[in-house]
Amino acid sequence: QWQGIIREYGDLLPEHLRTHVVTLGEGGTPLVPAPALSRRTGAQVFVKVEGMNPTGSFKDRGMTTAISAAAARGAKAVVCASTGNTSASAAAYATAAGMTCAVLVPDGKIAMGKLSQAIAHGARLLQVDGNFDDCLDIARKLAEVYPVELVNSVNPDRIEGQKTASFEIVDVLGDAPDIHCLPVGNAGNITAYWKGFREYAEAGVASRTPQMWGFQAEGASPLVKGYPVDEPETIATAIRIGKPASWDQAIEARDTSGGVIEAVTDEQILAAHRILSAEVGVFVEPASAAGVAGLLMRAERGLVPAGARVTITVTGHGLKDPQWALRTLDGADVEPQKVQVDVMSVADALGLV
Ligand SMILES: Cc1ncc(COP(=O)(O)O)c(/C=C/C(=O)C(=O)O)c1O
Repeated sequence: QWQGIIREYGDLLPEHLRTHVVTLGEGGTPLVPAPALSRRTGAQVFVKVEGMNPTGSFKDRGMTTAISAAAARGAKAVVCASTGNTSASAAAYATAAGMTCAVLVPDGKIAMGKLSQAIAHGARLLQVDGNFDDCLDIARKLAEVYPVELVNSVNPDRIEGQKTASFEIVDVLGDAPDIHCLPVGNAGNITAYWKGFREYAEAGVASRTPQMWGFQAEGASPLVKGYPVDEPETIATAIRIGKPASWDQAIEARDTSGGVIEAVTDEQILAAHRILSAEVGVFVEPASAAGVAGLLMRAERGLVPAGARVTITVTGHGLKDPQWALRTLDGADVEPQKVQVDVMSVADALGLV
């Protein structure tokens, strides 16, 4: 049975993470070949399905380590700011550790699936009258003054856990890919992936490191513009962040990997979201599709080398924000067809007769 990432990759993680292991079996997620994306791009494309973690997003990798470290320090309470997935994960792992959890979320901008997870796990959830960046400022100040541990990705223990996704990709592929694509919001994940790929190359497990291709939503793309965005706006609420906490590390990952950080529009994100579910078979929440949208955009510009091995992290399960599958691109609601309760009506409706 898969033992969770601290036990599976313990010798590559700091000692203090291994004394009180709190795990829900995170990690070991599928790396799915995506022929539909390979055909569209001319590359060999694989999708790392992080929605298959215990709470449905990649955040569980960093939360097992952050909460285990907090447990080792005897913490009784944790706090985080979140656009949703961090709060769902913090609430679940705090519960597993017997800790209380406070989460600060931007008012009205959290997907229903994530909200219900945080509430289900008994988190003290506060909707702050501001955006994610305001929530993070408050969470940091709270943890400085009161006996609560901050478990946002400014906490290095989070990065240590999240880097294990790179190890898994190399372990399955047999080497690092040429290119790795992923969405970028607060920029902890691109920082973590780059750290993992670099450590595996330094350890000689991988023969190379990939170019890191990060993608932000156009309305929330401070790393692309080069300055903070005060009023970030995107339907991909998970990455609706204007002041990434890991700004410098993300730029470092982009430049030392020879990669890029670019912007994709909400339309490109929703189109990629649909291609993933309709052609690959993977259902993700919109922000997760930003990496696919970016790869398709760069392929259209002839920037994807033929035959390149490309891995793409899709970061959160589609059930977190299911509304996007229930409306057409022009916003009309999808209505399930109604039929009479007899086999002929069904056969007719299915076009079988
Ligand atoms: C589905 C999904 N995809 C991509 C990102 C961006 O990762 P980072 O660049 O490491 O921030 C997030 C981030 C969410 C939060 O920041 C939070 O939950 O507070 C996410 O939930």
